[in-house]
Amino acid sequence: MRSEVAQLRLEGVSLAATIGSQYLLQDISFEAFPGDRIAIIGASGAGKTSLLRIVNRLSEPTAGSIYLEEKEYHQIPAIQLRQQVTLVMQESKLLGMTVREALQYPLVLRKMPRSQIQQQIAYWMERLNIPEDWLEKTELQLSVGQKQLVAIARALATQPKILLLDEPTSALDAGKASHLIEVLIQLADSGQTTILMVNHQLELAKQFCTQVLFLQAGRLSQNASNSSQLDWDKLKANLIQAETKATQEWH
Ligand SMILES: Nc1ncnc2c1ncn2[C@@H]1O[C@H](COP(=O)(O)OP(=O)(O)OP(=O)(O)O)[C@@H](O)[C@H]1O
Repeated sequence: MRSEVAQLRLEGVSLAATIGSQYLLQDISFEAFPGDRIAIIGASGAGKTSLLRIVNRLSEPTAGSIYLEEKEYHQIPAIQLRQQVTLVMQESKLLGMTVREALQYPLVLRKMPRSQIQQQIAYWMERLNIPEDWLEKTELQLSVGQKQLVAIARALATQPKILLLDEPTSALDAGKASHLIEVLIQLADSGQTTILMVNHQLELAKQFCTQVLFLQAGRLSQNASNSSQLDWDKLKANLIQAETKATQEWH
């Protein structure tokens, strides 16, 4: 049965640009419950990454409020918040660490016992088919897609309440992308993690999500809280139209 308490709730959230008078996000409201899988879609520049950043508190809304399990974000110290709300950027860095060190680092910060750290890392490496011989590699020895997988494993091992993924499949081949989506679905279905994922590949978004947020020029043009009732052909047509419009505006 669905929990009564939203794990994440945004109420009228806006974000003004730091330079200029443009709004990156305007009047965004939605809620997510434990285990929800939310696809954020929209043309380039629509505000998808800005939305993830604001949920991770890397940017502060200029209006509106965000709640984690009904607690207003400002009542939660930023470090504590980011231990529960984890963002994996599109281009993740291992910050000069080996893969082993990078996977261990956030778990050591969380004071997880050593044996549990090893267990968590081994579990997620196996789930994501990460070979053991990557452990001593640095990011210079990994491809963009391999780094992306390590960054996702690092985030999953921390068992976040909210996992924010910015185009996690952009550098993966079709087989690996599909496998990752399956792993994410199983994780969310276990009921402990709510996942918000930006994805330009509509087929993967469709495979993944229970809910769709469609952003257009910083506004939520569609909030389909039940993606199974969504007309995906219409959504695809709307997305192509939005992409064409955004491209014309850039020229
Ligand atoms: N700090 C900032 N100040 C001013 N404008 C910004 C700032 N950050 C982003 N932008 C602009 O805000 C808009 C939204 O950017 P955002 O990165 O959120 O889009 P996006 O939907 O994730 O795009 P993409 O699919 O290309 O990654 C863009 O027009 C971008 O140029």
